[in-house]
Amino acid sequence: MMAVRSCLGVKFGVSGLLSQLTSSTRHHGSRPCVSPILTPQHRNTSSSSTSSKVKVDLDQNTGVAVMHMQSPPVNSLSLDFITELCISLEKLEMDKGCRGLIITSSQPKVFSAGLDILEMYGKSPERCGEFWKSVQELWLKLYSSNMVTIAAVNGSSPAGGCLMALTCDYRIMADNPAYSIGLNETQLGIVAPFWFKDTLMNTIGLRNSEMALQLGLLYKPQDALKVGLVDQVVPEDQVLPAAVKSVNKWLAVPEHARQITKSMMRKSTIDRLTSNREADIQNFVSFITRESIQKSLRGYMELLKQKKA
Ligand SMILES: CCCCC/C=C\CCCC/C=C/C(=O)SCCNC(=O)CCNC(=O)[C@H](O)C(C)(C)COP(=O)(O)OP(=O)(O)OC[C@H]1O[C@@H](n2cnc3c(N)ncnc32)[C@H](O)[C@@H]1OP(=O)(O)O
Repeated sequence: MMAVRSCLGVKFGVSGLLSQLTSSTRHHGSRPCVSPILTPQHRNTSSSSTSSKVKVDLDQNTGVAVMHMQSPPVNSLSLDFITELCISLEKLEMDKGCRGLIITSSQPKVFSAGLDILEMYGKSPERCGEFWKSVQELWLKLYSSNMVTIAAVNGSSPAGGCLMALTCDYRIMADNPAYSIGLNETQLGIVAPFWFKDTLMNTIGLRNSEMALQLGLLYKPQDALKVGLVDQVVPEDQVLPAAVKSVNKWLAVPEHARQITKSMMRKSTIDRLTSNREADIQNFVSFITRESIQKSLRGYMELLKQKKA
């Protein structure tokens, strides 16, 4: 958030902007430009950091980090997992050597199963509030990131998993009809809040969002591509290479110009949540703790178990 605020806070006229943009050929935003000429000490420099649920590989030559979500079995977004994701994102955002981020999954067949249903079922209002605050935090960090962000969607990505992908600048999905992506909340008897809806609408437009949200649609990769929910569909083993190719394309754009444009496009959506965070938490807590909603969630969890049996 700090980064976006400072970015939006930059006040300059056209000539100032031009000089900023010109200087971005030397300095990309507040981050130093990575020299294309590799000196011996720059060759093959990479670092890796692993917390229990998030592994980050940063290639210091290219300034691109790959964040692997590894919270078995299905990367469902629990409070602990979200906290680890937020800490990793914060570190990368502060790291001047990191300019691009690819988010992917280490779990087979699933990018992320969305919010952890167990965090919303049978929990105290206080705990639900804490959980929802962390969901807001993750969304804010991702949606306002100064980095180029690419979702390498290598498996199914319902609800909160789809939202995570939607926060990125570009989405590449594996061409496997067994996978699906979408905001399917209504199918669980719950409602995607306004900032989920806004993020979707910003991507696929009003009419498609109306249908997607009311029907709780989960799209197969080729259908997701048609509707604009993902930007590219590639063979499964090409998801990561395609993401690397894309991130380099985005990083070739002068960084100041790209970052300011991104902020400009997303600012009103971000402001809507930042100015309503507490009310949004209260809304969530009072909605999710209703007996009827708890009943829907219980039924849905039973369905998931039955599917396995
Ligand atoms: C009007 C004001 C409104 C205010 C706001 C109010 C409301 C709140 C809105 C909340 C927004 C919610 C967003 C969400 O993200 S809700 C979560 C939605 N997620 C799903 O629907 C996904 C459910 N899962 C699946 O469809 C599948 O698991 C799969 C991801 C496609 C993977 O399939 P598969 O590989 O076959 O794995 P299994 O189904 O066998 O699952 C393995 C175990 O994982 C458990 N699981 C799955 N998903 C979740 C989850 N999201 N949370 C917790 N646990 C999950 C599953 O039960 C299996 O457990 P088991 O091994 O113990 O049986």
